[in-house]
Amino acid sequence: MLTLATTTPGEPELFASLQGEGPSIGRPSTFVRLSRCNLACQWCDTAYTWRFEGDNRPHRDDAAFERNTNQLTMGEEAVAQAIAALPPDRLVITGGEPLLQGAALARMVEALNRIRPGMHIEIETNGTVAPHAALDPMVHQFNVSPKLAHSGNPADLALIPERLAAWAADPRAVFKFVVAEPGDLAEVLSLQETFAIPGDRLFLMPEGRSGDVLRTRSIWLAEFCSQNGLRFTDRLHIHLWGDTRGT
Ligand SMILES: C[S@@+](CC[C@H](N)C(=O)[O-])C[C@H]1O[C@@H](n2cnc3c(N)ncnc32)[C@H](O)[C@@H]1O
Ligand SMILES: Nc1nc2[nH]cc(C(=O)O)c2c(=O)[nH]1
Ligand code: SF4
Ligand SMILES: [Mg+2]
Repeated sequence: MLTLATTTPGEPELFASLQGEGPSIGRPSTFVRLSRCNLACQWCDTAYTWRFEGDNRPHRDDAAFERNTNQLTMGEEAVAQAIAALPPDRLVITGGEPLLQGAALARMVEALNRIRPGMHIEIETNGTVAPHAALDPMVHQFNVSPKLAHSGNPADLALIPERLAAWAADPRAVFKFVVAEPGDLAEVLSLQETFAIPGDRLFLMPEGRSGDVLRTRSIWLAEFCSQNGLRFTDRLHIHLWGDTRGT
């Protein structure tokens, strides 16, 4: 079984849209959003996947998890059927942290490959969890978003050196750092150097849940990218639809 986020109670967050971020920006894609996360970013735009009723602490709480109504469980086969029924030939698996459900996710993607072969599979991940062995070879692209100090996560939870080295060595992985202030940029350059991340696989994305905030931050962030051989990505879905579930 997979645990999914919901748009409204009882409805899985599974929808066709355009990929709004990163190298596949603008591509028609189906999204499926899984529930739960091992981190707790203070600016997380999908905190309803992990900050459950009565739990405002920056750590997971399994008792509070039981009280959450923003999630539901579905069989892997049913999730695959729902994805296959939508038009896009690309799938973006996100969350929450989707790699926490690696074994069930592998079964779902296996089912999808059987029902509708040839779909392009992309995973959004915070980069702390190794992909399940059965899932890994079926994934075409990992969008890895390691969390900087301004996320509010302890560095020993958010930045796992062996994992970052493994992503850096995997040509399917692109890095997508969320940046809120110019002061965050030194940390990105230090991680780029430590893990030898090529500039053409390193994206900077403004933190923001409104078009106005994104536009303001894009001005200095785009300039920094052009001066440092890094790639810039906007958040297209926020400009088009705002911070709305299911888009
Ligand atoms: C909600 S996360 C889910 C996947 C995974 N947990 C992760 O963090 O990559 C999807 C993407 O949204 C980004 N994100 C979340 N909140 C954001 C915000 N307020 N501004 C900009 N990006 C944000 C994350 O960094 C990640 O790249
Ligand atoms: N359109 C759209 N593009 C996205 N790219 C990454 C998303 C995410 O929340 O992981 C996302 C999302 O929620 N919507
Ligand atoms: S790792 Fe992703 S889902 Fe988890 S709190 Fe951070 S942005 Fe949200
Ligand atoms: Mg999002």
